[in-house]
Amino acid sequence: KSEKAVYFNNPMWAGEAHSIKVEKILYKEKSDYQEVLVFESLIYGKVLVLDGIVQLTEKDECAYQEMIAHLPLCSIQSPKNILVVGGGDGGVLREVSRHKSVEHIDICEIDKMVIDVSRRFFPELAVGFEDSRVHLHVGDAVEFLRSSPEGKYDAIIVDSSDPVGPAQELVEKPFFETLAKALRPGGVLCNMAESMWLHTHLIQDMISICREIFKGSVHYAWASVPTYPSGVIGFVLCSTAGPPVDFVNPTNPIEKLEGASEHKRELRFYNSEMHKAAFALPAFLKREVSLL
Ligand SMILES: NCCCN[C@H]1CC[C@H](N)CC1
Repeated sequence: KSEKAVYFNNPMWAGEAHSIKVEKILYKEKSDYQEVLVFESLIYGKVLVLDGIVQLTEKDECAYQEMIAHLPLCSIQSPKNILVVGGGDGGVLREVSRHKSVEHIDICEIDKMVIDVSRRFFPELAVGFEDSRVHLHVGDAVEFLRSSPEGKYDAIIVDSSDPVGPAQELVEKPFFETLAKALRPGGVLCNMAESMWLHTHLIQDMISICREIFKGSVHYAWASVPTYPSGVIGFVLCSTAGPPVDFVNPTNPIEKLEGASEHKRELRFYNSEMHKAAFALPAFLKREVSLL
């Protein structure tokens, strides 16, 4: 009888657990920051777990990685300089590199073990590191951004784990201030923003901070990711003061991305309809998160 894996038993999801049938444990070590686990599941392919929280599965990672990358990048004309905070599995890099206009991609991941484990067990994601435009910085993004030149980036993607561990400071106001400083006028930020069913307080806090700091527009979008708590994940998209950004009706449509380069696999989740639909919000969320 194979072991059943139970996750989410932590304060972010009190009273809730999600179990995935484990076929085989492939890796289990402690890094300087967290416990890193990889296992083969019955129906989701290989699964990456950090401190007991599912980060990605081979079956549904496309939804998260494609949306968190293309929602911002398809909203501005010819993005060139990109920063990815976190994202050590390489999946977001794989998606960012579909954009031919991109010339330089900085990535700042704090935990080297996540990168090494992804290269070994998730080649479909780690392929993102092979792009010659990628510059890897292993370290704390708070430090990295402190020494970042102002207005350097067209887009910043914060592909973080939950704010219960190494990613704690990535939801605090000072960090958002450094993100805004690192973006050019009319630059865009896309931040992982938890679940509309479980974390409306956290989302409200994030939206309030972003409304104060980002003088362009602030939006909330979401996607279906079955292996995340409550089966959905959200994104906060902001733009700095400057050329207006219309997140909902992308000016830089995805069609230019199809077949961007021969070794890229086809898009599995993102398209222009999903882009637009992602910003459609339920009534309770609009009320609770003053997104009217
Ligand atoms: N790069 C893989 C995804 C990392 N972000 C996830 C957001 C939601 C969390 N509960 C788990 C990690």
